[in-house]
Amino acid sequence: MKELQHLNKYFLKYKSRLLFGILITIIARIFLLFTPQLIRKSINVVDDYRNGLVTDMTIVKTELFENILYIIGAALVAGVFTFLMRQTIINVSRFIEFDLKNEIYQQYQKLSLNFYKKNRTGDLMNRISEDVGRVRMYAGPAIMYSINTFTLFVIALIYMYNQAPKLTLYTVLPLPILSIAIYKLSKEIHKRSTIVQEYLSKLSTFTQESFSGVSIIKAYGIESQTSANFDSLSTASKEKQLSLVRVQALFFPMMVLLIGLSNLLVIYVGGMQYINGEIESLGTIAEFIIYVNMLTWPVATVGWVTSIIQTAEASQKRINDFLKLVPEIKNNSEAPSVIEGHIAFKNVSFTYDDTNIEALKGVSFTVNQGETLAIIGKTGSGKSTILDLIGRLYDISSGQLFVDHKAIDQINLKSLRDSIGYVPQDAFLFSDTINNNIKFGKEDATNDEVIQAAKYAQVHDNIIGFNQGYNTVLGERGITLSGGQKQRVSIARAIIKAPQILLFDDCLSAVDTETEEKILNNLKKVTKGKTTIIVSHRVSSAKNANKIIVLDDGKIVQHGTHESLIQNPGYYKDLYLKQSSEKV
Ligand SMILES: Nc1ncnc2c1ncn2[C@@H]1O[C@H](COP(=O)(O)OP(=O)(O)OP(=O)(O)O)[C@@H](O)[C@H]1O
Repeated sequence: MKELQHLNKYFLKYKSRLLFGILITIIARIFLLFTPQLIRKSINVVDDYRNGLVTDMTIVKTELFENILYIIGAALVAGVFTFLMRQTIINVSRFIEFDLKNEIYQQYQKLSLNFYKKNRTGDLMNRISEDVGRVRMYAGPAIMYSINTFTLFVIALIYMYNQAPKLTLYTVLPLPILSIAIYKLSKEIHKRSTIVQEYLSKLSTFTQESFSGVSIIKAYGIESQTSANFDSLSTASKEKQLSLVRVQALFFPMMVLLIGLSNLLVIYVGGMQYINGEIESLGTIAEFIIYVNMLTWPVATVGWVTSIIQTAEASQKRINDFLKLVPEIKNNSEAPSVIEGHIAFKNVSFTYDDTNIEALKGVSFTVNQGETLAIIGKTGSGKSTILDLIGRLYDISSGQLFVDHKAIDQINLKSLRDSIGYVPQDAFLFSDTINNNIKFGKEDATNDEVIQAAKYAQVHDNIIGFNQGYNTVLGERGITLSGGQKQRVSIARAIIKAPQILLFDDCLSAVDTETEEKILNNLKKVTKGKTTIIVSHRVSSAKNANKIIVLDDGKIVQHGTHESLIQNPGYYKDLYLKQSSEKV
């Protein structure tokens, strides 16, 4: 129960609803327990008439009529209160589920990239959906059934004990067995349903991948192999389902068997006691039979609830493991600041802690506010890493990184990120309209601004060529853009934000050189006064920059301007000569 203590703050938040729910549960049970007593009284009055203790038929009829009315009344009141009980306690569990999901989501947002690399997406999704769902079972049904069982049991036992103490003992004797049996069964059901869930998610991952990779499957002609893999996976899944169903099928027969046993015991022991004169009336036996039936389900739930709590505890532990994580990238300054865009790397080194790859080794350079820096270098030389460090997606391992002459980790994180427009290497677009994808950079942008940004990114003509224009939906439900179109929409998204620092990570690689030229010319207009860093494999993207650095294996091996670099032998000149000859 230690892990579940995390929920206490939510129980406190909803304490009045919860207390109201508990009160209602108690009232509902009290009314429910009137019925057995009224039935006993009804049977007794009939018995008394038959034995000649009551001779007036009208007295019998009146009492029976009154009892029937009371039974209906009590059932109605109990029904209404049971409805309210669910409306309060189960609702509270839904509120807690909502709060917990939000809490986890907020935490996910705070955690750094490293966290996402260490944990699989499926696992993150599971904790926010499946695990929260299991915890909800504790916050709602488990609590409701526990109160229900406790109240019913205590009140019923008092009534029963007052009527017939010995019979009470025999009646409740089989109930713990029922409880233990249900507990064992619930655990087994849970174990098997977890396996079923695992197989279901394997199946859905498999189908999702084969749909996304359908072009590869068809191109390689491996449909039959894929079908065979699917077949074996779904057969295994079916077998797990069947094994779950087998155990589930035991649940109700077992309950019926144990209820039957208890009933037999009441009739036998009660009958003997009636014959011996230990019990005054037949009505008591009828009353006890109803109690047994009433108590069976609540007692069975003790076993069920125990297994729910154990499962919830395990799920909450998995959730707490993530909630307890401290984000690696911390905001060390509450005061927002205006970023001007001066960037200085001083002997910066950086090692990715998961792979231990030292991506940057003692890198130093400066970009003044409003300048453009181009970074050229072989693949894997550390170019993207530089951009990631400027956006503080990672913190440097050693050296110093200054923005506006201030250590980057001492700048308000939101201000820093607000001032950056980043176009990643793999353009990511949401399954939404093109308009909204561009607006993502500036939510309150007008349509004119969106169009202007798209024009600067040289993608406007493509967009208006689609039937729905800017309202064209992208992604799974919509159309697929070409690699170059995606890159340009992604550039428009950065441009519309008009940030002080623009980071372009090889984002023109999929456009032809003519379009590249046009975009670069447009960028000159939009990036006026802004600090711009362009990562590229092409000299054409770098040549107009104020400064160019050439990276090799995490180190700066050349730096200068286009003019100076083409004068000196080295990677840049070789690249320039190679790419110039390709153009010809
Ligand atoms: N997220 C990461 N986790 C671990 N190692 C990484 C990560 N990203 C990059 N690396 C490693 O760091 C080194 C530098 O990578 P980086 O992406 O900065 O190079 P790059 O110059 O941008 O390459 P490319 O031109 O192919 O995009 C590479 O060896 C790469 O394998």
